[in-house]
Amino acid sequence: MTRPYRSVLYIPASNERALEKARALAADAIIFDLEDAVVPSEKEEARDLLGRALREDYGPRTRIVRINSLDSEWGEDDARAFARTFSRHAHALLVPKVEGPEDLDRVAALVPDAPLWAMMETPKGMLNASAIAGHPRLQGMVVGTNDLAKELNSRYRPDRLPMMAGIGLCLLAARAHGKVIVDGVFNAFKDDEGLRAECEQGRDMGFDGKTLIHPAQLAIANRAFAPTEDEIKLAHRQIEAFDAAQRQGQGVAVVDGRIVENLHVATARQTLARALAIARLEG
Ligand SMILES: CC(C)(COP(=O)(O)OP(=O)(O)OC[C@H]1O[C@@H](n2cnc3c(N)ncnc32)[C@H](O)[C@@H]1OP(=O)(O)O)[C@@H](O)C(=O)NCCC(=O)NCCSC(=O)C[C@H](O)C(=O)O
Ligand SMILES: [Mg+2]
Repeated sequence: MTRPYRSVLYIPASNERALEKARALAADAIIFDLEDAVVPSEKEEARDLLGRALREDYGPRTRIVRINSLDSEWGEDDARAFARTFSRHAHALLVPKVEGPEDLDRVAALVPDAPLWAMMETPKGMLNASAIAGHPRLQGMVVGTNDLAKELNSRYRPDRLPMMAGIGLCLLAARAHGKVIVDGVFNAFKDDEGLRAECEQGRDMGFDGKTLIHPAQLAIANRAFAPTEDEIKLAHRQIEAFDAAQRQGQGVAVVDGRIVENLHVATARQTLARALAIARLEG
């Protein structure tokens, strides 16, 4: 992963004020949404507005456009607009409700070059997670917990127990194929404690970051998904201890009473690479 994805903010492409405001927000990535955040009567206007907004400067933030489903009346025009103009300013196209690699093939045929991302938010899509993650054009996955809850008929629980099987399949698939994966949104955007707990849970599970719906959620996600000072210091100490052990012909070191092998060193190097990528993004 070369770019950080700690905070990935949805912006309804129909909301001119939010499009303007996002240019200065501390989001690692932005999802410009043409799908569920835009009402049917504003779909075409939102597409035009987005075309104008994308010509503005969004700095180093990764720009991703979520189109409508190709099965909807707007999806094909969204994909064609992406291929024609949005792709000059956006980094990737996000396909909603992906249920199998053939859904990505259909979009790939209309958009020849850009990296694709997949919304993982239906039971069928989650059961096909490995085939989706293995698609050659796929760069990243976004878990859609609102649609998943609807499809499962599950009730909200802070521990997200009803969703764990599906989320786990997506995480395994993304990691098996070396793809980025970010967690679903936390709807109660005024509940900082609840968001913090869900970010910590997502970080513990291995997500690269979290999708967000409101600017007030950015700082909490940026902090939760960045390596801590202690993690950075430990990574340096593990690498140094392992190098010293190797110089003495040993394959294992001990730091703070725990063994350090080459696999731990690989994780330590990843931690340092992530910290460096964040420092670069924040200038
Ligand atoms: C949730 C909101 C409707 C709340 O909006 P609002 O009432 O305007 O909030 P505030 O007055 O507190 O806003 C303060 C300022 O921040 C700007 N703002 C608000 N939201 C955003 C945003 N997302 N990006 C950028 N800027 C934003 C306001 O314009 C205010 O600015 P200022 O005038 O300077 O004070 C709203 O936050 C919102 O619409 N959020 C996004 C909702 C969305 O995108 N939903 C779809 C994706 S979620 C999903 O479905 C994922 C998946 O598919 C799944 O199934 O789970
Ligand atoms: Mg959804």
